[in-house]
Amino acid sequence: MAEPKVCEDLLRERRKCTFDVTELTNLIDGGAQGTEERHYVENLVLNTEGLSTKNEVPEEYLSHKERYEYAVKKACILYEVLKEYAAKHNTMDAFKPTNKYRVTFGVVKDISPFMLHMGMFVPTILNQSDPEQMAEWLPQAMSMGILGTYAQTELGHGTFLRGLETTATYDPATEEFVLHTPTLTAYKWWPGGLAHTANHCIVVAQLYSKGVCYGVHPFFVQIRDTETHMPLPGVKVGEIGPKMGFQTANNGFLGFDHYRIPRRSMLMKNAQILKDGTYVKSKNDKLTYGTMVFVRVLIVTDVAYELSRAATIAVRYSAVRHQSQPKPGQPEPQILDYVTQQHKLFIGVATSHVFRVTGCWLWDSYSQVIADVGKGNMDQLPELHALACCLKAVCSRDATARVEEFRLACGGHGFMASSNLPIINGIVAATITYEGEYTVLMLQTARFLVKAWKQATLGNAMTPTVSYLVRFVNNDRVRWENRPEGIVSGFLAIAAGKTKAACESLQEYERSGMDYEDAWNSASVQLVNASEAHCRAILCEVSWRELSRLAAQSSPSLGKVLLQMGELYLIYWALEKRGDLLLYSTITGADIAKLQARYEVLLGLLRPNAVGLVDAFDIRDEILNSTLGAYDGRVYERLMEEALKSPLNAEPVNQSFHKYLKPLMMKAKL
Ligand SMILES: CCCCCCCC/C=C\CCCCCCCCCCC/C=C/C(=O)SCCNC(=O)CCNC(=O)[C@H](O)C(C)(C)COP(=O)(O)OP(=O)(O)OC[C@H]1O[C@@H](n2cnc3c(N)ncnc32)[C@H](O)[C@@H]1OP(=O)(O)O
Ligand SMILES: Cc1cc2nc3c(=O)[nH]c(=O)nc-3n(C[C@H](O)[C@H](O)[C@H](O)COP(=O)(O)OP(=O)(O)OC[C@H]3O[C@@H](n4cnc5c(N)ncnc54)[C@H](O)[C@@H]3O)c2cc1C
Repeated sequence: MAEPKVCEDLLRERRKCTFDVTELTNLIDGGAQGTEERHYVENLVLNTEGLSTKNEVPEEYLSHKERYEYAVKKACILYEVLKEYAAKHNTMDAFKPTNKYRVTFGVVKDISPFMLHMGMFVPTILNQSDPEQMAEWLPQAMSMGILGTYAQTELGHGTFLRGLETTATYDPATEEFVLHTPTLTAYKWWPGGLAHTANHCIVVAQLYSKGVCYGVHPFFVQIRDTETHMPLPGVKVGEIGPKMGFQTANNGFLGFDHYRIPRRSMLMKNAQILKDGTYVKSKNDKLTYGTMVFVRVLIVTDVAYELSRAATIAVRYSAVRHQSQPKPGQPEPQILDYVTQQHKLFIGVATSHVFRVTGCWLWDSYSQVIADVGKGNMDQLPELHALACCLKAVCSRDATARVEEFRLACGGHGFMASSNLPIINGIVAATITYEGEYTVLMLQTARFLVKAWKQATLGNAMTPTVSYLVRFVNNDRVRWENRPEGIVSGFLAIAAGKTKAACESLQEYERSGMDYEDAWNSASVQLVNASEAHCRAILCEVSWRELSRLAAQSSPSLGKVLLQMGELYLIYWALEKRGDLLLYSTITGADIAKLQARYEVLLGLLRPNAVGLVDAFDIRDEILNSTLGAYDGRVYERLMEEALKSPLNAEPVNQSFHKYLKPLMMKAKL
């Protein structure tokens, strides 16, 4: 059968595009070879028997239990296909932030029950086990001979890791640890795949030896029999129930009743317990938190990708949807022609690029610091932690706001499950909370900023990402320049100004008689604001530098568009933060009017390339899963086709009519 035709609106949009869409796709994939590899993986996966979702009942109509079973079945077939491919590649390459493995969304719309296995179980083994442990566990984990997850959060404590209650008490007589859940609040709660998928997990517990508590440490723990999958004696495990999203992630709870595991189950790359119970300290006890840093780094590119999916849906839909009649007698225009609609859409497209390039930069910094840590040099760990915390926090929160804006841009149809915006919304919204909650992570960065400000005022040497503070110690109003570099300087001045203000408040509270912790709490709104400003300055500085670099390497037509997106991001935020700029720079009302005018010019310049820009994200229909965003733009046909799949439409009259509605109506007639 011939492929349905692409709708006229999208054909016209594609003819307007001023740059080579494939060139941008290649740039996003890190080169033409990256695109080729991604296409290869996508074809491999989506052409595999049992993986295509084409003729299946949409997941949303399945019961909670069926949906989980469906996701497990698909995840298993998918793993077999990916294993063959990944076998040819270096393990860590599989974890690089590329779009190659996002093909999973073409198989299960929501989160895979294996996400935690690949996302945290394997990385923790890789980063925290000693060579002997790694040799034993890694091959089993990589081949799915064992199925794992990362069990850290408890019912009563998620953020405060030092407060975790699960205990691992060493018994030198048997050379075992005794894992125990002393209270209801000590139950592990949340880990993905824990409920009915995993048979092993990394358990983070308070280590006790010789009556001394040495704080939280990771343990490799078997929780189910590998043959029968029954929970092992002493293990209580189950599912936590339906959530706002993540329906197929299989989040679980877990408790132990004096459950014994061998001494060598403690991951011993950093700290160790010797046979007699002697504790050997890690070079840095924060290395235990390493997997979280790894995931926080990945989240930045992850939300960039989710934004690109939502953008593709909303922009294509906006090109197809016609509404209202601003000029009497004229046809209804595409909603994409309304400047307010462009304002909703284009910042989201630009933000996806900003987060992707910043996320790649962060990944490179992470790789460098972790290589140094491997050589025993921990100097850059605090800076990496501060950077990963604020970027994870701000990018996840901004991305969620942008996805919601994309949903609103699609009007009523954006509320349909078949648009896929609700599932994307759930996936992105969760990133604000998991792997460290927004405010909590912002306050971690604030700790670093407060110390950095002190160093700056003392005239001491500064680490790279905070070295800008020195420029503002004695002069907090920067001279305004109406160009991208000037906007970046303005954001650095805001960050320095807010850091200074937060530090001064902190000191003021202390001077008033408060102890440091209470003063910190009193100043914490300002401290979070300082972190946000610092992070925004980094996003502006790094993305403008990276997009300019990429533009210089691209064809002139693409280079121009990359710079337009970089500039749009800068101006959008300059306008959002105009009050701060008035405080911390010499910007005037006239400058702000010029920024507003330039912003409107940029919207106009990007308008002809809107569809080309989202086409360049190159997200196949099977991965997009959207009635509104498909490549051919057959929005209304798809909405109707999907509606007809509703089980309620399988019969003209539902039994509830006879059971309830008719008796109700009959009563009214009496
Ligand atoms: C063969 C087949 C192959 C197939 C191929 C498939 C390929 C697959 C492809 C890709 C797979 C990759 C996919 C990746 C996606 C992964 C998704 C994963 C989903 C995850 C789902 C969610 C998981 C979770 O949520 S896990 C739980 C996370 N929990 C948290 O984040 C808790 C948050 N709390 C904390 O982190 C901390 O407690 C804290 C930061 C709040 C600190 O609290 P505090 O009490 O202050 O801490 P303390 O211990 O006293 O420390 C104080 C000082 O320590 C410094 N510090 C803190 N943390 C760190 C750190 N991490 N690093 C360095 N330093 C740290 C802190 O700054 C203080 O320093 P100071 O000098 O004293 O100021
Ligand atoms: C979808 C999803 C998947 C998850 N997957 C996993 C997993 O696989 N493994 C796992 O171990 N965990 C997992 N988690 C748990 C997750 O890591 C925690 O929920 C997260 O770290 C937040 O901790 P919390 O729930 O204890 O929030 P809380 O810390 O209780 O936060 C509640 C509120 O208190 C505020 N607050 C807390 N402490 C402070 C403070 N010091 N200063 C100021 N404000 C504060 C927060 O800002 C927030 O507003 C998952 C969570 C979700 C939602």
